Amino acid sequence: MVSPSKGQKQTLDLNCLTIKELEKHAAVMMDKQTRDYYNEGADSGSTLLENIEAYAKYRIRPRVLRDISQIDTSASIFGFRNSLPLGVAPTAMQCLAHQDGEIATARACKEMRVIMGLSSFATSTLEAVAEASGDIPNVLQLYLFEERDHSRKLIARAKKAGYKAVFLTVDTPMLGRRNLEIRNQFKLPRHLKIANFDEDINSDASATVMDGTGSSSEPQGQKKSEAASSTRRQSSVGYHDGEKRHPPSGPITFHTHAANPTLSWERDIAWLKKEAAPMEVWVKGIATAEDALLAVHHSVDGIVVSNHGGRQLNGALATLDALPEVAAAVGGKIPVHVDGGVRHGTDIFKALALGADFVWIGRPVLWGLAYKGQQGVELCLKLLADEFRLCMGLAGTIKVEDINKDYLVKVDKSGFISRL
Ligand SMILES: Cc1cc2nc3c(=O)[nH]c(=O)nc-3n(C[C@H](O)[C@H](O)[C@H](O)COP(=O)(O)O)c2cc1C
Ligand SMILES: CC(C)CC(=O)C(=O)O
Repeated sequence: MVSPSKGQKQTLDLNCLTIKELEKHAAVMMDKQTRDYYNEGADSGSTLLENIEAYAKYRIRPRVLRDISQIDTSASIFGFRNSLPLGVAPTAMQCLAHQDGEIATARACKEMRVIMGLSSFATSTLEAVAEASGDIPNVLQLYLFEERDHSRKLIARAKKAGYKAVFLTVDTPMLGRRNLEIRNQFKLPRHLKIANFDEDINSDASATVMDGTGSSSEPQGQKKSEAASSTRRQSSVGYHDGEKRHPPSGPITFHTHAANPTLSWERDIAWLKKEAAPMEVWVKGIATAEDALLAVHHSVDGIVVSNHGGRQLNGALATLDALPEVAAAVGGKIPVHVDGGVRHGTDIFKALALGADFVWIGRPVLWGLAYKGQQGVELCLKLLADEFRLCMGLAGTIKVEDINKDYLVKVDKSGFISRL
């Protein structure tokens, strides 16, 4: 049995010893709309699956007789000693999973000494999350809106609340096509709010219903005229329907505002760096060496190799497969993080061995939240922390910085094994 890491109070839950089991427990706790929204990928979901399966292509070469009695799983981020090289990725609308939503996640992260990313489309305010996080440094994920004023206000609030960085999501110039979300006519229940935009511009955010053809059906209780104007707004920028788009106007909903097809390296990164200083500016959603070099060229502070958990471009490369070329291109000039498909402590080890400085997890935290709120998120983090610690020890490493490609081999489809 793995002994709990220092300072971590969580005890084992005998009904839930793996992230796979956590996923199963969570599935029965969520309503269908939420489960589908959280769990699905874009289109056929092949990239979502490949993100996970990519980890099985690598095996660990363990070293022995190395006195591993003093394992240190911690990793430095924004000057903070995180308990392991892993953070909680920004995921939208966490109050769908549990009434305490992002606040429960923040409290769990504080308990487990793990950094948290907050989505622009959170259902809790960024100030309340910062307060619940205590001394843990946080990151605000940004969808940079075409209406700059909304973004400007959000950035100013994040600065004031002590956020250390903004992560600009760059893989969402258009929203990916999530068929279950469309079929379910996903909408935020009326008692929940996209919390970080003013009341007046947020007023009908909860009433958004998309049908995938670019039109929205009339939400229950919503007046006909409101529904009609909502339809007009969404038809141009929701799930892409081939129609000519118009810049969004009116209430901020994720269907109208998350996607911003106008984003570009030249104009927007410089603007954001100026606006966000002294917070760091990272880009989340890099998948190629070419874009990694552009990120360095435009002086961003860090990169997250990500395909949005397979929710944007289906058919894109698994993030673990994209990681080596990005890490090689960056050559240590700025930190390179990765997310997508991390479901076990050995996955963290493999990602680090392939050049990542740090990994982030999305869905496993949502499953923890759905299972038992704050306690469930702590459990999720505890499982991964214990597995990672055990992996380090059994592989013969005691320091995160020592994990490198010498610890891995790659196994191809025919079973041929190659050193990296
Ligand atoms: C339900 C859900 C909502 C998400 N919301 C956001 C978001 O608001 N902003 C963002 O940049 N990424 C978002 N992501 C992507 C995550 O930040 C992360 O890239 C992804 O979940 C990692 O893959 P994993 O779920 O396999 O760990 C979301 C992912 C999920 C599953
Ligand atoms: C607000 C949404 C666009 C959140 C998101 O990024 C997602 O659902 O993947």
